[in-house]
Amino acid sequence: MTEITEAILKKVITKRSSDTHKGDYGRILLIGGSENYGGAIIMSTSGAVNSGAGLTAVATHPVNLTALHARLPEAMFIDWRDAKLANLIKNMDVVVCGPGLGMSDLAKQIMVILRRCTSEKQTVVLDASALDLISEDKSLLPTNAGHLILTPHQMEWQRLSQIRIPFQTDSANIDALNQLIPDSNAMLVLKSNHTHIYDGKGQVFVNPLGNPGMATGGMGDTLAGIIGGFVAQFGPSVDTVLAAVYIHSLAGDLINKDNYVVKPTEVSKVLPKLMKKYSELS
Ligand SMILES: NC(=O)C1=CN([C@@H]2O[C@H](COP(=O)(O)OP(=O)(O)OC[C@H]3O[C@@H](n4cnc5c(N)ncnc54)[C@H](O)[C@@H]3O)[C@@H](O)[C@H]2O)[C@@H](O)CC1
Ligand SMILES: Nc1ncnc2c1ncn2[C@@H]1O[C@H](COP(=O)(O)OP(=O)(O)O)[C@@H](O)[C@H]1O
Ligand SMILES: [Mg+2]
Repeated sequence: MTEITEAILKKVITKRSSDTHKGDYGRILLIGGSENYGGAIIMSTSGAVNSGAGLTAVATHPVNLTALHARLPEAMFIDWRDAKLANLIKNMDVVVCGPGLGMSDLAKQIMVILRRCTSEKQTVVLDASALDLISEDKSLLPTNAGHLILTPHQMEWQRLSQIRIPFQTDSANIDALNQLIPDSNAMLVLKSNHTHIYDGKGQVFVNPLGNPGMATGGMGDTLAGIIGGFVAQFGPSVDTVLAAVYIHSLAGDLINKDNYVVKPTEVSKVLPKLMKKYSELS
């Protein structure tokens, strides 16, 4: 097992060259946010925008539109019932699906559309309700995506893998990931107080950072958005995912130095400054 270090940020976060535009930093779509969980998709979108995705769109319940635009006018919006969702998915580099998605029939239908519309060139990040829906019906896995990144917490992984939390050892998790998604480019980010990342090829990485102040609803939604934002601009490598996990916890630790509680929205806020610092060290 390899511990992630600060060096990953210097490696992954590069300086932007002058001759670039938003099209060079990836198109990302975030799908989630039911009537009750609008905050989840807003926090996830904040992670994506603040970590530098070039173009960000959100498919959510329309009740979330005003709040979304009040917080993040950078994000485009589509009603998740809109028939244009299928084409939008096809035009994305990265899709993050699940934060606040819920377990409704509509949520299932959206997962079916996602599966049908994703292709080899795309990365799909699956979090929260998307993982719970897949636990109930494995055929919802969007296996056509070139890269799949699963970001369960331990309870979601228990539902998905059938491995109870105390038995979630690295070797059991590697086997379960291979069984769930054989012969594919799937990575597993298994979130806990020391998140483990499995690259799908047998390597395991551990995140040494993070703190209990981060045990606040929305922290994982934010991470899913950051992973999406990083993949959109730096590409779908294992290093990119490691850097996203590391910077999320580094931000949390910085805030925790003088705050008992670490708010997910504050984590997103400090990202642009942190990324600037590491881009200059690259
Ligand atoms: N503001 C919002 O709208 C929020 C919406 N959320 C959404 O709510 C839905 C349900 O997600 P939840 O995660 O709350 O529900 P779950 O029922 O999947 O998991 C929560 C429970 O799992 C247990 N657990 C065990 N180990 C854990 C670990 N390492 N990390 C976290 N939990 C662990 C805890 O008892 C915890 O209460 C998702 O769609 C999610 O995106 C949450 O993300 C919270 C914030
Ligand atoms: N005690 C802790 N120490 C370190 N990191 C933590 C701790 N508690 C939570 N986190 C981090 O916060 C995030 C929580 O994710 P998740 O449970 O999916 O949150 P939510 O669904 O509410 O957004 C994970 O990245 C996890 O590693
Ligand atoms: Mg979560």
